[in-house]
Amino acid sequence: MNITIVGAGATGGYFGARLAASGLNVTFLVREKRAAQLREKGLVIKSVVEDLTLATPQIAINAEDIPACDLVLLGLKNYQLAASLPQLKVLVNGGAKILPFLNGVEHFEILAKELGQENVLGGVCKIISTLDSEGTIHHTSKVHQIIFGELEPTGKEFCLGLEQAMAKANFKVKYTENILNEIWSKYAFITVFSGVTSAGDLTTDQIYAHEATVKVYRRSLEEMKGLADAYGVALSEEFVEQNVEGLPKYAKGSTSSMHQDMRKGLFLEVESLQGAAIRLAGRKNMELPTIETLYGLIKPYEMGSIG
Ligand SMILES: NC(=O)C1=CN([C@@H]2O[C@H](COP(=O)(O)OP(=O)(O)OC[C@H]3O[C@@H](n4cnc5c(N)ncnc54)[C@H](OP(=O)(O)O)[C@@H]3O)[C@@H](O)[C@H]2O)C=CC1
Ligand SMILES: CC(C)(CO)C(=O)C(=O)O
Repeated sequence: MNITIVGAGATGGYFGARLAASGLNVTFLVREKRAAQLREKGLVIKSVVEDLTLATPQIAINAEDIPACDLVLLGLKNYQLAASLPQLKVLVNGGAKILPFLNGVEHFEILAKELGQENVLGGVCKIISTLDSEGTIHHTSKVHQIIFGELEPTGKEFCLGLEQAMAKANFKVKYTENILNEIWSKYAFITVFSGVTSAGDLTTDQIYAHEATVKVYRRSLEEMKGLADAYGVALSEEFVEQNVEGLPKYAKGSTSSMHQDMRKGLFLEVESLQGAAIRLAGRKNMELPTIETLYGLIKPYEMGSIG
């Protein structure tokens, strides 16, 4: 199987390197700055599971230079998606299916509209990884899993083939017939987790220490569960309580990647998480007052420091 990774960052770079190490033909479609790093240092992963360096990863700057590609793994931030669409179109026109790992749900609609519903698969990844300024990917918890499945019945056969093709890679692979449930479950959780930590400038232990703050966390989860319901996705009955009970299980000082990005003055995915929830709720004539408050408190930081 020929795979193109679009966005060789913390997620795309990580899973792409592991797939290449398992023997698959992987090309990293990157921009100039990342290409220079990869040429100079290779693709370097420091991982709590197993370090890995691809000394000479296959790279391309233009999609036209990639001869044959069955699958594209999309590892961009949501705010980088629009600019990548022309390259994705070239790859899809060449026969590729797109498997996105972005957090959120709106990108599936954008990709389906731009590239054709039949060319887009459903996916989420579970990992905690970051890309440092030198281009090294740091994988800091033992979790490393991709979950995928078809959004259209016609995609099932391709997904089953994909599961087999990825079986030798050093990360967990799960195919599911109910990918929408995985996508929404992750989306509902991350919208709340990133929302409360970022809006409140709080770590998980700081949230858990105050009943009033746990109440905000619980209400946000309830609102997101209601939103999923409105879109025909029944999250588990335990979704809210399990996530609340999960708060004290994080190591002291734990927080979301959005909150970490906010502290560093980086761009935030607030539009595709909290903003999207408000838009989706609007389409169903629903209101999400707690999520709306979190959104309003994070929005000023969207483009980095508010200086
Ligand atoms: N990291 C994590 O632990 C997790 C992240 N996610 C989600 O995964 C998604 C990706 O996040 P993450 O991997 O952390 O992000 P990163 O910022 O680490 O990686 C994104 C990469 O995409 C590259 N890129 C951007 N635009 C293009 C383009 N047009 N063509 C080629 N490359 C491009 C960037 O390179 P450059 O700008 O230098 O060109 C960068 O290397 C997000 O939606 C995130 O929420 C989900 C679960 C866990
Ligand atoms: C919850 C976590 C750390 C891992 O999936 C994450 O995705 C995030 O904070 O953005």
